Amino acid sequence: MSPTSAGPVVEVSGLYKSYGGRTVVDGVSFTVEEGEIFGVLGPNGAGKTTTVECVEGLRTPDAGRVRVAGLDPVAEHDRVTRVLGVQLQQSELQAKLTVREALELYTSFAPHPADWRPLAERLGLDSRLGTRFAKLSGGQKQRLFIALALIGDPRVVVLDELTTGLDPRARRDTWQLIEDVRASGVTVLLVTHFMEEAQRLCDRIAVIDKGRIAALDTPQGLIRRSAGATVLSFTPSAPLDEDALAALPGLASVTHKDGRLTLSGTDETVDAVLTLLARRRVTAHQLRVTDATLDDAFLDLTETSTP
Ligand SMILES: Nc1ncnc2c1ncn2[C@@H]1O[C@H](COP(=O)(O)OP(=O)(O)OP(=O)(O)O)[C@@H](O)[C@H]1O
Repeated sequence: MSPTSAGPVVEVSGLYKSYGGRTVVDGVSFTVEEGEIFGVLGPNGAGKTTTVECVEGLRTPDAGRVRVAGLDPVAEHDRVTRVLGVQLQQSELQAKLTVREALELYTSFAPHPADWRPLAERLGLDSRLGTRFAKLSGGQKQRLFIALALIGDPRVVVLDELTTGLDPRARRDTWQLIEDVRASGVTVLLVTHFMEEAQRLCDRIAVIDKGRIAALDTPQGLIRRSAGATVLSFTPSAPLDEDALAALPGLASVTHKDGRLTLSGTDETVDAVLTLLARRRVTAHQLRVTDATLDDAFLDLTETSTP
């Protein structure tokens, strides 16, 4: 198969990987379409990095099939590195290397490098070319990692926990850069455990929990299918009985914490709760009605499989 053939850019099918007899990737399958930002989301130790390292050809699967642009990342590693850009880990760059030296060095490794100058300008690194890696801020380091991942002019780039450790502003700036990368035609495979990041950036998300795909959908689809679309929370002036709550139409979940009730469901659920409160003459203190977020869906999806 040619590396430019149509179809998904990344295919993972029935992937298994164990370390010392412990299965950490347990039958994972997904495909990433050209031009997507595809998220791999999951709690610590879920198997996210192992999965994308199999995509990068850095780990050999025990079983299953992985293809990047139709190529086998292990058997055809050299050809895969021409279409796949990989984000370096912090430890892989020498502290004394300047931004310019890093860009030139990685250009020399790439068979078909992009011109690093416009790339550096686009990523806001042009004023930092003489700065040593160790002297860059967290956000600048991440921008350099994105630049280095893009230097080989890849079709798909893998970004793993790119915004971990960044302050909220630098994180938002990095999100904008990721959107720009996609707008320039590069497919993005994004590993994250930040819900807000996944919800804001990803077209589709695979939620991985304990080595398995717990759900795969658009962010809105994940929210709809698990937590319900609306979340209602309040502190009732008197307890409400469980049977009355369980009978609410469209109810997806109920939690009690420190006297506060949080219910998720549909608009119909909200109407029914308000009617129930009026009928029981119960006052709802600090009543809040919000749209469900990916956070709610994530907890729901990953909690259900907790032993
Ligand atoms: N080389 C290795 N040898 C043994 N165990 C490993 C190795 N690499 C990863 N693991 C274990 O495999 C499990 C999955 O790790 P992985 O890094 O894929 O998870 P993750 O979802 O990326 O987690 P995190 O969000 O914490 O990075 C973890 O329990 C981890 O300790």
